[in-house]
Amino acid sequence: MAGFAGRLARCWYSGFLRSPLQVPALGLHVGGPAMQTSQKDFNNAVSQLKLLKEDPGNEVKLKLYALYKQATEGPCNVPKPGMLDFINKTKWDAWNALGSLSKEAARQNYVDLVSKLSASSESPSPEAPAADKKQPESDSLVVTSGDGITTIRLNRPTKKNALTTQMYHDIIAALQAASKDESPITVLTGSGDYFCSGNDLTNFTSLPAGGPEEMARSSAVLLRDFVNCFIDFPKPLVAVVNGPAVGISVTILGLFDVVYATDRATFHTPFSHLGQSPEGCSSYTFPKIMGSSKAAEMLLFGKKLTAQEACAQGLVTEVFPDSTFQKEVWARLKAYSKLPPNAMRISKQIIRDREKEKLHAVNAEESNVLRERWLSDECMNAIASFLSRKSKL
Ligand SMILES: CCCCCCCCCCC/C=C/C(=O)SCCNC(=O)CCNC(=O)[C@H](O)C(C)(C)COP(=O)(O)OP(=O)(O)OC[C@H]1O[C@@H](n2cnc3c(N)ncnc32)[C@H](O)[C@@H]1OP(=O)(O)O
Repeated sequence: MAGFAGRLARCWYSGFLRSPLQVPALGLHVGGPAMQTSQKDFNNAVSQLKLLKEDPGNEVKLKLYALYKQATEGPCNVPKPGMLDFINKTKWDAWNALGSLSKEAARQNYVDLVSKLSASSESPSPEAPAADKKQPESDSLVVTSGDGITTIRLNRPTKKNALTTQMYHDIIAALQAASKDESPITVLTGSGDYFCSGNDLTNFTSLPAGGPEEMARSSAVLLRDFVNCFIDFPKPLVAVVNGPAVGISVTILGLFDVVYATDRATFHTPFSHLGQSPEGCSSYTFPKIMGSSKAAEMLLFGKKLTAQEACAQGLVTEVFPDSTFQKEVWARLKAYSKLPPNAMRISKQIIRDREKEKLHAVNAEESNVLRERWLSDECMNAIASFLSRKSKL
């Protein structure tokens, strides 16, 4: 495994870096009663930490890491990791920030912090859902039917509707069910201010037993299955793009029959920035829809299109003012859903069927290429950068 890939893999294994980190201001003891902590108290705290019921989050884990190092080894005494070694650099920064804090004071701070964490993990907080009330992952996708329309709604607004692994599976199941249900029309839309921010980049932080290669292999299979469902969907499929769209939520639009967008929407495929390559059949559909040079600007250089630009390029069917978007779009779709369903299905078949074989071949090829890309240093560095520095594209 290449150098950086190895480091990222170790970070996956440790589960250390699963969300953006910031080194917090540490409220530290520097003397007085702090000196009373014994080595035994410290060892007990180390064991107690392993019994915590809840993950304390990366900021706290980083604080604990720094205090542990200071308590056991004293002030930071190792060379600063290289700029691209994001994870070890963040850890080094946290340790180094403790300066000349004594080993005893670091021990005391460590013990205090662990005891605070243990206390709070035992007393239920009113905001935290009890274990048996834990929201299932599937709440990130809401499927409803009514007025002749089945609506598949991405429902993770706090994460800009980024697609978790579970959501890919749930969307596949929802499309399979919708292809057989009573509704003549199926819609994909998002909750909140985003349509979708694309693949959830933390999907790549849970490494399976087979390591990065196995992760890349299973991701490629999931991607191919996911896109196949859009290629094969037999009824009118409409995207109601309620806000900005990124990555795979843009590329699959080429497989929809109609795309309505609010004028707030943008369309962004930052694949090169992420060391990745196009998917969703966009390497084939985008040049067909908008011509090869406009497609290249989006897919190679990550040019972000406004809704109006995407409409001018043919990726979007129509743009609506944000203030009337929902009202106008749903009224129109309700009217369309009253059209004879078999006629709409058959018309879709005639329009799409002769392309299907080609689209399946493109999908398989794109998924294979991405499988390799996900193992590249370019891709791993980009993902680590997003996770560690909350980089914005
Ligand atoms: C082993 C099985 C694995 C299965 C995987 C299947 C593989 C299929 C993969 C197919 C290939 C797909 C490719 C893509 O889609 S590439 C595009 C990926 N997306 C991005 O690069 C977008 C990253 N996000 C951003 O740049 C910004 O968040 C964004 C511009 C979208 C919004 O910025 P803003 O400042 O308005 O908001 P925040 O950044 O504060 O975001 C709010 C919180 O949401 C989190 N977030 C947003 N997008 C993502 C994302 N894509 N992945 C993970 N997390 C995301 C963000 O971190 C914030 O979280 P916190 O509040 O906790 O900080």
